[in-house]
This record gives sequence, C-alpha cells and structure tokens, in this order.
Amino acid sequence: MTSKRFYHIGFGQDDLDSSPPTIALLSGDPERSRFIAQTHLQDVRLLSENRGLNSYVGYLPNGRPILSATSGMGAPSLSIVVNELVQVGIQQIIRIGTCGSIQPYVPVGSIVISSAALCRQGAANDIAPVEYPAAADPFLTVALAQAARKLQIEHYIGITASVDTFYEGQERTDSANPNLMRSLYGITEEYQRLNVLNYEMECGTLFKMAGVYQFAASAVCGVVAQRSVAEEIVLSQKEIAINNAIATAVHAAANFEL
Ligand SMILES: O=P(O)(O)O[C@H]1O[C@H](CO)[C@@H](O)[C@H]1O
Ligand SMILES: O=c1cc[nH]c(=O)[nH]1
Repeated sequence: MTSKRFYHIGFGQDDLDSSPPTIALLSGDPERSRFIAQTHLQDVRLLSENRGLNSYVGYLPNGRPILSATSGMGAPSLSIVVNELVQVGIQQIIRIGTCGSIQPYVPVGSIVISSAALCRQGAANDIAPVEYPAAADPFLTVALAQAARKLQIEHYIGITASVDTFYEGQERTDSANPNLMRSLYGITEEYQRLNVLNYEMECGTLFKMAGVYQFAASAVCGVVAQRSVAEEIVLSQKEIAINNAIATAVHAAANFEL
C-alpha cells in the first residue's frame, strides 16, 4: 500500500527512505532551506517545491537523516506545514529564522534562542486556548545553547514575541499604513520592559502546536534588525546572522540525543 503525498508539502512517507528522518530544520524562506540542504547536508534529494515550500532530505555528517523544509512566512502557513510534517513522522523541529531584536544589548548579527514565546497569533487560537503556554522543548533548547557556545556564536536565550504582522504588529510606522492603531503604540517599549528579546512571526504557534501534538520544537533566529535603533533590516549583517543561526541549528541537530 502506498502512503499519501501531502497536499501542501508535496511529499509523503513513500518519498523518504527506509530509515526516514525524525528531525526537521524549518526555515521561513525557501532559499534558506535550499542553502542549508546544499551546504550542510550530504546525499541531498529534493522532495518538493510545491507552493515554494521547498523540502529536501539528506544526512548530517554523522549520518543522521534530516529534512530541510520551508514554513513560509507567518503562523497560518507554518501551521499547515508542521501538521503535515508530523504526519510524515517528524518528531523534532528546529525553526531557523530571522528576527528583529528589541533589546539594546542584543546586536544585529547575533542569534536569539527562544525559550518561550509571547504568542500574539490568531492561528494559535485554533489549536489551543490563548492561555496555553508557548514553550520550547527544554532539551532541544539546551542543545542549541550548547552548540552556540561551542561554535563561539554570540547568543541570547529568552522570550520571543511572535506576532502576525511584520509592520503593524511590530510597531513599524515606516509603512504603507498611516494609521497604526493606538493599542500598538508603545508595545515595543512595553515588551522591552517585560524582558522580551525579539520579534518574529512563527515561534509561538510552533511551540503551542508542539505541546498539543506532542513533538519537540525549538527556534533559533538570526538578528537582522535592531529595533531599539531603527526599523530597517540591516542588510549588510543579514548573511552573518543567518549563517550563525544555521550553524547553531545544524550542530544541535547532529548532537541532540533522539
Ligand atoms: O526569516 P523567516 O524565517 O521568514 O522569519 C522572519 O522573517 C519574516 C518576516 O520578514 C517572518 O517570517 C519572520 O518570522
Ligand atoms: O524585524 C524583524 C526582522 C525579521 N523578522 C521579523 O519578523 N521582524
């Protein structure tokens, strides 16, 4: 009997080898998924490019099978991809993302490892009550922290704000919307005082899904904007930030005890 090919991710269990991966690296950007597969994995095979949700299967240098997959941007897209990845047998997910720091001591180029998320995301409310904790897997999170320490990558561990919009939800005023709602003015400063480290758009829903579906999730994001200074992405530092996040995740995935 053949297993089904999932509608969005475009592959199924039959497309994987006899010892299929249980761990996935999940990037928002399909180019990042491709780059990870091409530069960090061995014996790589493209599984699908359906809807730009590029997925690759390959092996870490220690022989561990692994997926490099794409979530797309935002929690609704991530929720679909993660649901289907779990159905093909994935049990550990490391999100490799980009983010904007909101603490002055977290510079562009460094990485943030999320221990938990302040989840201000609509998709998550379809999965669990709003009060449900959005917590990263402690073991995967420690593996990420140990990897960053080993690789001497500047890293910060703490709470991430996961929101649904890049502009309004992250209090950007340099945007097409001339009418940022009153409720959002000052939210970044409030989060700073609450010791939130960064803004991004997927972790909170990923962590809640992990709690409900019973898989292990973690996240490492390269800092590409420093919101205590400016709203813009610092393009000159983007590559280093992403490479730091990728190196940390790949090292953790190889050394994490399954
Ligand atoms: O770089 P990725 O993984 O897409 O992550 C961040 O970048 C996108 C916004 O620019 C959002 O998806 C946000 O979470
Ligand atoms: O500022 C930023 C940078 C990347 N991704 C975000 O969601 N926000």
